[in-house]
Amino acid sequence: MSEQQIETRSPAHVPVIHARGLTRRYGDTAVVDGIDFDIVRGEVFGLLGPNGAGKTTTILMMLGLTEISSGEISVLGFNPAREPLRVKRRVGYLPDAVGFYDQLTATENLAYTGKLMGLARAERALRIEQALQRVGLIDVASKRVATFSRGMRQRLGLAEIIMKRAEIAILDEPTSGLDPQATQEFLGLIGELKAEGITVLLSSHMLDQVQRICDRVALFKAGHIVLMGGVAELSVKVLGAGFVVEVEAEGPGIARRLAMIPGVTQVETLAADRFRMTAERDVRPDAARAVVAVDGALRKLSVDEPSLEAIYARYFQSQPTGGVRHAA
Ligand SMILES: Nc1ncnc2c1ncn2[C@@H]1O[C@H](COP(=O)(O)OP(=O)(O)OP(=O)(O)O)[C@@H](O)[C@H]1O
Repeated sequence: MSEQQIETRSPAHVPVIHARGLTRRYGDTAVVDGIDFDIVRGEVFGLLGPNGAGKTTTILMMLGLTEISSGEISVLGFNPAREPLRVKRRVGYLPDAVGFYDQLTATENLAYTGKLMGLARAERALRIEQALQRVGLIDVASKRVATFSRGMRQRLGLAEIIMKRAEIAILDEPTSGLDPQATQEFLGLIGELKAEGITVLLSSHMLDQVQRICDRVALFKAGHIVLMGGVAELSVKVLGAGFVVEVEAEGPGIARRLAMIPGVTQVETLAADRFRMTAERDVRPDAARAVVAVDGALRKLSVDEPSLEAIYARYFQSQPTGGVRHAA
């Protein structure tokens, strides 16, 4: 493959990370045991699971930072074990404990990385300023990192990823130890990366946050991926219901109309003018249109969104041993 081909960005549907039978053993113990997954460009993908389930080991294999015992993984078309530098150039990594030089300022730390990347002085200065601006650290650019809070260090880590113009950002527990405001700001920044088409992979124990920002999640348990998919799909699989939409409306044949909406799996008639729909997505706009289509009067429309907390809790209550259940 020529360098020009390598530089070509893959289209949205092509996996940017592809793993098959990925395994890491320490001695006789497989801490990651034959996992398969594909992550596509622009996706925010969450790795969930109890402590020791294999999330960090999986991340380290993607980065070529730990050996693969068997199976395969490719990142942007490269094998991280054989070509770690090519992967490193295109992938930004924010580990659990970010390693910056405390005695250097924010700008000096980024300049150090920029030099390692081979960026010319002017380009380096421009990218550093833009990145610090983006993460809200421009006013403390000349302060030593020793004075930074954890939230500021995490934002500096993200600035480094932005400065690199990374195509993939891998974030290990990025919001752990952050206060609620710092967490909100950080999640907002992740949303901005997604909006720019950057693929984000993050591990976290904060299920509500993961639910808000991730397109899909993989639930790890003892080295296996036991569930994988979008929250609504997993909710249908594990809880037997996804979004529950309640409609209060009068009009002829509303229940039949509601049942015809794509993604609706069940419509219960609770009263002559009250209906409860179970659906794979939030179908409120379609429900409103269905009522209007029969010249009906819509009085109330509410939704109960599926919760990752409930899925997680139910899964670990009901599945002491796990085979893989793909919702995707
Ligand atoms: N260098 C090592 N030698 C032996 N065992 C290891 C090594 N590194 C990790 N492990 C084991 O691999 C298993 C998976 O660890 P890993 O850090 O991937 O889990 P995790 O899902 O990221 O957990 P956490 O949520 O606590 O970060 C654990 O049982 C851990 O003790």
